[in-house]
Amino acid sequence: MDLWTAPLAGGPLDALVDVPGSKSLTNRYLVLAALAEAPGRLRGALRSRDTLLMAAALTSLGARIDDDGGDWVVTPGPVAGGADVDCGLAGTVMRFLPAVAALADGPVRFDGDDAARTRPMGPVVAALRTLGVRVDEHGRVGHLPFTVHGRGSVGGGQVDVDASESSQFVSGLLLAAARFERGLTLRHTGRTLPSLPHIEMTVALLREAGVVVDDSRPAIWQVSPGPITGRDVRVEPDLSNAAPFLCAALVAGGTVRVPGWPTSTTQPGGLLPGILERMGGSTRLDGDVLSATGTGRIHGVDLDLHAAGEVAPTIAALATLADSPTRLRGIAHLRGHETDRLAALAAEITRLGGQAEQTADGLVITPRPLSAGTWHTYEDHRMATAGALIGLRVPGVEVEDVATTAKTLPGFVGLWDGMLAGSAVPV
Ligand SMILES: O=C(O)C1=C[C@@H](OP(=O)(O)O)[C@@H](O)[C@H](O)C1
Ligand SMILES: C=C(OP(=O)(O)O)C(=O)O
Repeated sequence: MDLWTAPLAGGPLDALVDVPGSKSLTNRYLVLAALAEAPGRLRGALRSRDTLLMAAALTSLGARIDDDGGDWVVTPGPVAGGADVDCGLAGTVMRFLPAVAALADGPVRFDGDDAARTRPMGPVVAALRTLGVRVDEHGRVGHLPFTVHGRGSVGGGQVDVDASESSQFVSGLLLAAARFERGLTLRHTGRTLPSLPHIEMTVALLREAGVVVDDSRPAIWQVSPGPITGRDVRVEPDLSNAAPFLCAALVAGGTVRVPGWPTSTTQPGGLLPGILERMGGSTRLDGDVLSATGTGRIHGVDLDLHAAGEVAPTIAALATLADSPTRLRGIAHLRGHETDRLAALAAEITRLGGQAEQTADGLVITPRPLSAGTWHTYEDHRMATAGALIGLRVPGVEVEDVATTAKTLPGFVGLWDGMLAGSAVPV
């Protein structure tokens, strides 16, 4: 397996980092555009493994997606059966497309990477069956691979879903629900609900596309049947992918700026400025440029990250370099992400000489002097960027398979090197 020696920061940073488009927004816009009544255009769409898999899957399901000077132009078509959907390791593909496939005029088979076959899918399968859709499972119950037998239409109605393992179970059903004959009323029945901002993102994008959504009751979403408008949209930068760069300013000192930062957003990365301030950084928004400034001194925090689990690996890496312990809570669902992220973080931090223990719903990280070693990444893009962050301060951190960052950020190494090269340039 390839090892990449994470570069050390030579001194305080002074860099502007242009972060590509959001995975979550790109893949939602793609699904909605493919189900719309007229063509749509995505500007600033992310091109990464997860979004290319989504585009390929929607194409095989009958949409046409053309590149027009860097924009994606999506021409919807009738949802076609007979497709084989490769989900890779993308939660958005495996959780968003089964409800789309239910609208197809024939069977659609879903599978993905070996690691994808361990990610929870049971609530998606159960919900489709409740809605009268036949799903044949081919492996372990509640997991990929399976076949959705579309019959050209879905009646819709009411469904209960336990989304405590992933908000994507809710988002996936809501995204297709306006195309169900009676729409959908979805009630979440589990005790916890992770990543609420991602569900709010789904609701916001549906409404922007003209769909009526009632979310006035807690943990119940009602989508009325109706057309989805084909639109011309611009994708915000991926704020979760901005996280390691902004955190770099706290590790190395200096300032990192990210342009295109939205004034309001449903991305969970919108919570980052507040988190970085609690950990010893300062942030400011000048126009659309978010700056994070650090001194190299980082403080431990007690943080509930259930709304923004996506940034937990990055925050955990930062916490290893702090001046006091950190407790991360509310993130039991990270055990079903690209890998069991709680186990992976605890193992890799410990391997470098640090101290990290798993709790029932998170991690406790006690800073210790860290030393050189291999940082395993478990095919997880955010494990790779977490290793890079620690390597800014700890010499000899060898990040395994840094190419796994291509899941959401193919240019990661170039951007990271550019950030460090820009560190001497006065702005
Ligand atoms: O809907 C989305 O785009 C996402 C929802 C979240 O999933 P979970 O609720 O499974 O954490 C998040 O972690 C993932 O990266 C993207
Ligand atoms: C959990 C993540 O991805 P996915 O969309 O595959 O669930 C992530 O990007 O942190």
